[in-house]
Amino acid sequence: MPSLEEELFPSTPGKFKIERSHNSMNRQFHRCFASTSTMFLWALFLIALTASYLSFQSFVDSGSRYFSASWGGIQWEKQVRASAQIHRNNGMSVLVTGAAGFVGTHVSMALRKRGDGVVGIDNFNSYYDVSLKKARRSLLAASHGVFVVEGDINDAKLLAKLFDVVAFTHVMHLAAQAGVRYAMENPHSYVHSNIAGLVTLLEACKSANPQPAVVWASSSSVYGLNVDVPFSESDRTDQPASLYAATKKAGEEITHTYNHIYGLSITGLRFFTVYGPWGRPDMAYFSFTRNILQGKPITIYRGKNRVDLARDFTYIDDIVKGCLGSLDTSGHSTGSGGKKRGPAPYRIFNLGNTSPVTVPVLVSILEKHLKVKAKKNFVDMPGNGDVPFTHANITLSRREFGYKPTTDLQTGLKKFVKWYLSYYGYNHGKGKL
Ligand SMILES: O=C(O)[C@H]1O[C@H](OP(=O)(O)OP(=O)(O)OC[C@H]2O[C@@H](n3ccc(=O)[nH]c3=O)[C@H](O)[C@@H]2O)[C@H](O)[C@@H](O)[C@H]1O
Repeated sequence: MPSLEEELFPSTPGKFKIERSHNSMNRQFHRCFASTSTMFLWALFLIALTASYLSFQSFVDSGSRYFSASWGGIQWEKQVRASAQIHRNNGMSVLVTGAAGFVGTHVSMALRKRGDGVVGIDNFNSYYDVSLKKARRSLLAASHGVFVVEGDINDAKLLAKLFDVVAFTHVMHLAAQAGVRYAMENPHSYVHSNIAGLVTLLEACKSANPQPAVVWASSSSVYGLNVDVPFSESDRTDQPASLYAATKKAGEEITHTYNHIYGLSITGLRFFTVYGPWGRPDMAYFSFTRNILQGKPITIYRGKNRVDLARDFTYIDDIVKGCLGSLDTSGHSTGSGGKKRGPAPYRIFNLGNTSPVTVPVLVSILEKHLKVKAKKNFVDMPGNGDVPFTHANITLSRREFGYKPTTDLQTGLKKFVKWYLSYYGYNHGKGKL
């Protein structure tokens, strides 16, 4: 007696014994019925196949809709073109990735102010308070007429469309997964943005005609565990202390290959702990401010033998000058149709402040500006990717485009605190972050 399972799902055709107990007429009928039912089954099979193909297509479509949800259409193209419009002689049209980010917003504003065309792209991810990113976008749109496309740099179709609509002369690539310590929590987000996203962007740049010159944000963290200070561009960068640093270092190698093979002009900027108004809430100066105002304790890491950690904190306006100087001196990409026609510039520069300050001193400056005492907890630096100190040698960037930082930490933090209080109000930012 066959089991129910065998009847329903015969394991071999031989087990399907429908004719066995019938006479020849029945057999004829059955043959006929069998062929009809076979056809019927085939038809069913084809319908099922078509249905699954259609549902697969709609799945694929909805996948690309995920990327393209908020772009496309005549109106959208008009906005992109208007935003890319150049308003000065010999100006540039710049695609700024990460335009709703801290540095991206400031660079976009500065470019726009001097008459360059700017189109932003940002995925508005939730690594930190999305409303802050949206406020930056509003600032760009309302006071500067800069349009920020909502989209991901991993979306090759979107990038191709943007290059189709505008012949960008430059790309300022600032979109990234930032943060040194968060890399232990969410390593793949670093690979997604800093590696995969970078490659997708470079593919679009290499295929664009004309090819843009690319300036992008590397990081001081590539110096990793180096001990000789100040850090110079020619120093070794093969001892990263965090995955964040490793992805930035990888970015430097990846961009080199695109320069070598396709003739893309590349400039990598190693930013040193950038701070200022409209900054990133995940960074120490920002979160310390919030906690101090809310009466919450702050944790101050200390290095080996209780040595204070130090950073070459660099004010945003100085970084913006460095970005614009890099764009202005980037030279041209030489490729077209995806082929290199000659050598193109490949450059790397430190953009730091050249005067490191310890974290406890940073806190004391904040206390002074906020007029509130911090509740400090000193703890040993956990092995979470931090490095004990950073210090930039800026000889190269000074020589190449006159980079000269002019804002010390006292002055820069005063401006930051003023902005913080005006943005979050005097309720100490409660509930806003
Ligand atoms: O130059 C860069 O390339 C990087 O700069 C920035 O990284 P960092 O220099 O690590 O800045 P940030 O987090 O503000 O910590 C500052 C100091 O405060 C200490 N720190 C931090 C947090 C805390 O709770 N306590 C503490 O003592 C901490 O140990 C450190 O000594 C960017 O975030 C990063 O995206 C990248 O751009």
